Parts: sequence; C-alpha cells; structure tokens
Amino acid sequence: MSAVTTPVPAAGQSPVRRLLPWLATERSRLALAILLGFLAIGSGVGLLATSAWLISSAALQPPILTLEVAIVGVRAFGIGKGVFRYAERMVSHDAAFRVLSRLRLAVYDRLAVVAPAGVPAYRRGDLLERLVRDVDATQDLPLRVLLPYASGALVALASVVLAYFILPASAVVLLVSLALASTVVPWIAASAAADAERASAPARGALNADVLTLLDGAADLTVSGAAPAWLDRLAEDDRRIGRLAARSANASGLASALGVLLSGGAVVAMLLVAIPAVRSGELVGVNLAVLVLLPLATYEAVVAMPTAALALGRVRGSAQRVVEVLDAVDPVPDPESPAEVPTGVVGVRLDGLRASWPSGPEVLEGLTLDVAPGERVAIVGSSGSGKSTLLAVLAGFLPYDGSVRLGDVELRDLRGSDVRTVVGWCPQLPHVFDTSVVENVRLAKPEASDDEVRAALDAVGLGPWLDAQPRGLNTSVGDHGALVSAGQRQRLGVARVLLAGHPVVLLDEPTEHLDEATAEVVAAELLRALTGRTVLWVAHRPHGVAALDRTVRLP
Ligand SMILES: Nc1ncnc2c1ncn2[C@@H]1O[C@H](COP(=O)(O)OP(=O)(O)OP(=O)(O)O)[C@@H](O)[C@H]1O
Repeated sequence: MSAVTTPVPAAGQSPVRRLLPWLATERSRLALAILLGFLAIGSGVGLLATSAWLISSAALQPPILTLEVAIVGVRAFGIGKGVFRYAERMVSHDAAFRVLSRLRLAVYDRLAVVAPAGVPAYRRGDLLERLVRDVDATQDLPLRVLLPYASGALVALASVVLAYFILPASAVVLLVSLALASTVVPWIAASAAADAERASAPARGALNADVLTLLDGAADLTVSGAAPAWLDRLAEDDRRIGRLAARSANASGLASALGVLLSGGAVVAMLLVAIPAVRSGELVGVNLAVLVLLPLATYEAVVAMPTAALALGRVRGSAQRVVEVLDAVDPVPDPESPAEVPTGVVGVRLDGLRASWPSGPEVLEGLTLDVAPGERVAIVGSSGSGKSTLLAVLAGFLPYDGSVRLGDVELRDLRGSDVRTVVGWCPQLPHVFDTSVVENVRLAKPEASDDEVRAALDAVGLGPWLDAQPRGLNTSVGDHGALVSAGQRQRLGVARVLLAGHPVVLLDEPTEHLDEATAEVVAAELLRALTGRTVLWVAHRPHGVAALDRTVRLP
C-alpha cells in the first residue's frame, strides 16, 4: 500500500479537478508562492511608477532632499523584484515537486495494486509516457496556471487601485485593458490551440510506444523487411507532434501580439485621458509619466495568462491520461478483514473453480482438484485450456468464483501480499533484470548469501554453465535476458522461486526451452530441491512429469 498520504480522488470529476486535492496538500507553500509572486511583479510596477515620478520630478530641479524617498524606493523595488522572484521560484517549485512526487507514487501504487491482470491494456511506451511525461506535465497546473493567474490578478487589482487614487478615469482605462488581456486574449489563445494541446499528450504516447516497438522488435522487423514501414510510421508520428507544437506556438504568438497591442493601446488611452486632466489641473504634471507607464508595468501581471490558458489545455490532456491509470480497477481487492496466513506445508483444494481474465470469456469452468500438502502434481492440457490462468488465480492475481483453499483458508479471504508469501510462481517467461545472475535470483530473498543463490542455481542445472563463465555469479544477463538463452532465463526464474522457499510452488513449463536430455536432468534436480513443498507443475511435454506424484489434465 501507499507509503505516502494521497488524497482519495472522487471519480466522475473533470481530470483537472481531480488533481486539486493533491495541490491542496501543499496549500501553505502555494499561498506563500502567490504572495511572493505578487511582491515580485508588484515591485516591477513600483519600480517603473517610482522611476517615472522621479524622472519627471527631477526635470523640475527641486531640492534633492524631496527626491530622497523616491530614490530609496527605486532601489528597494529594483532589489525586491529580483529577490522576490527568486524566492517565488524556489517556493513554488518546491511545492510543485512535492505534489508531483506524491502523484507519481500514487500512480505507481495503483499500478502495483492492480498488476498484472488489472493494468490497463496500454502499449508499453504509452504507459511509460503516462508515468513520466504526463505526471510531469501536471506540475504546470500550480506553476504555469495557478500562480500566474493568482499573483497576476492581485497585482492588476492593486495597480487599478493605485491608478484610481492618482486619477479615477485612468483606473477605468487600466481596468478595461487588463480585463481584456487577462480574459479575452487567453480565451482566443486557448481556443486556437485547444485541439492541439489536447492531442499532444496522446500523440507523444503513440510516438513513445512506436519507438519501443521498433527497438524491441528491431531484429524481427529488419529480417521481415518491415523496418522501413515502421521508420515511416515514426517519421509520421514525429511530423504530427511537430504540427501540433506549431499550432500551439502560433496561438501563443497571436496572444503575445494581442497583448502588445493592448498594452500599447492602453498607453495611448492613458495619454488621451491624462493630458486633459493635467490641463484642467485635476492631475499633477509629474504624475502623467506615472500613469502612462503604469499599463506597461502592469502588463507583466497579465502577460503570462495566455500561456497559462494554453498550459491548462495541456494539463487537461495529461491529467486525463494520469487519472485513467489512477482509476484502473483492482481485479482482486484485499478483503476488509483478512484471514490469518496458513503456516507449515500447505495443500491446495479447488472446488468448482471458475475464472476469466478481465473482459474475457470464462477460461476455467468449474474445476475441482485436491492437492495434498507436499504433493507434486503435473497440470497438462491443450494450448489455451487455462493452465497459466489457473496459476494466476492461485497466485492471487485473478478473481474467481467457487472455492480455492490454501490449507484451511479460502484464498479470497487473504490479502494479495499474504497469498504470495505462501505461493511462489515462476511464469512462462520470467522477467530478468539487466544486472548480474546473482542479483536476479537474490531479489526473491534479499538476505540470501552467495552460497544459497548458488545452491538454487545448481538445482536448476545452471551450475556447469556458471562454472564456464569468467565472472561466475556476477555474469551479466543483459537487457531482457539478451545475453542468456531462453532456457537459462527460464531457469533463473525457477531458481528465484526455489530460493524464496514458499510452501506452495507454481511452475509454468519450467523445462520448456530445454532439450529432452537436459530437461530430464533438470526436472529430477528440481524435484529433489522441492522436496516437502506442494508443487503444481504446468507441462506441455512429458519430460520430468513422470517423476511427479500424479498428472491432472485440464479439459
Ligand atoms: N493476460 C491475459 N489477459 C487476457 N487474457 C488472457 C491472458 N492470459 C491468457 N489469456 C486468455 O486465457 C485463455 C487461456 O490461456 P492460458 O495462458 O491460461 O492457457 P494455457 O493452457 O496456459 O496455454 P499454453 O499451453 O499455450 O500456455 C486464452 O484464451 C488466453 O487468450
């Protein structure tokens, strides 16, 4: 289960709203970041306004003392702008990364809970893209959407109030221009790029999936002459992402142009309002410069809003893909009050067992079988008859109807993690990690000594092969076992199960890739090492099976 506190998302909400509870976990840091952002942009406005006043006043050559406060103000605002911006960046990124790490852990946790049968059927590269890039993209919600909008709106409001006190009519000019720049311009930008922003995350997922397929299947694709077609497909994926990025960039450029037009227009409008006010004596002359520069300074508060609107579209696309993983249904939920784990040598009893894969047809249709404690049973049957499915049920990865008892305990009454302390499973194609032989086997029992690992490897007949390797136990197996044969890879998986010492052992065709003579020897060794444990051995071929206690045929 999760090691961190993660908010429970309410299903049915929009994907972006589903992220808000995660943001709320960092609300104090985010509030501080908004305040610092306000002070940073506010210092910029203060700097320009004070400078304008200072320059205008200095032109009238007053006694220097009357300018002292403004001179200090210019310095303070100048320094404050940089210092506050730096502090805002530190605090906001700290908060965003904390949220991000919680969200990523929640996604991992979900995948760990629902795996393997409940992992959504995305292509591998696409799932990777969701875990990495899409989770990363959600940091834009606090950094590029929430903060610019919140601190920008505060500064805009403060500037309008300042303008009001200098000349009420100027506040209206400023308010209209800022309102247009913070609502209409972002809306235009977001509308122009909406489709592109929504489509960019799935397009990246497709590219990633295609790259992985090409890399994984490079040899087969090259031999079958299909590689050029896949390269063309990648090029098309790439062009599609390029087109989407160009549409976003065009929208962003359009927003910048409109923003410049608006701020320029506001300066002209300010002049039109302020000059008559100076003539009529309503406005002190030196404040004219302040009012004219105010829209330019305040523009910094709204300049990020179109970008924020575009970022929101992007976040929406990515959040949707992250939420889909978070919503993946656990096919075998843990019971509310789990039963005690059975101890000692455990038998397995199936009574009317029915099981299927999620959204697939029923594979096991009422299987009954009694395996006594310590008995070793071969499970045979035609391809697709459900042998591996039976093992997946026994390992607690698939839900079932009927009854499955481990010792005296019904399997569905146990926690999944408890089931797997009793039952060890070596699948047909065990995963090997790109590390040494010893580390690949030791992951089943991290505290095992080299001698224990070696004994397990001997029991699966890998002793002579290891003796011939210059690096022995430290021999590397390569990426996906590229440096070992299929039979060796299979036996590394079996050695893992042997080492872990589960009372019930499920082996899915452990001698599948071996020649007949080797298969007989390995099977005999293996059965010796498994003495005293209950074994269900799925087999296609008869090698070694004769030495088991009995054979059960699936219909
Ligand atoms: N991970 C899975 N997701 C969905 N369906 C699956 C999955 N694994 C197997 N199936 C389906 O379950 C059925 C039984 O498959 P299973 O692998 O249990 O048969 P098997 O007897 O072990 O076959 P084989 O001898 O060829 O390994 C098949 O129709 C298959 O399509």
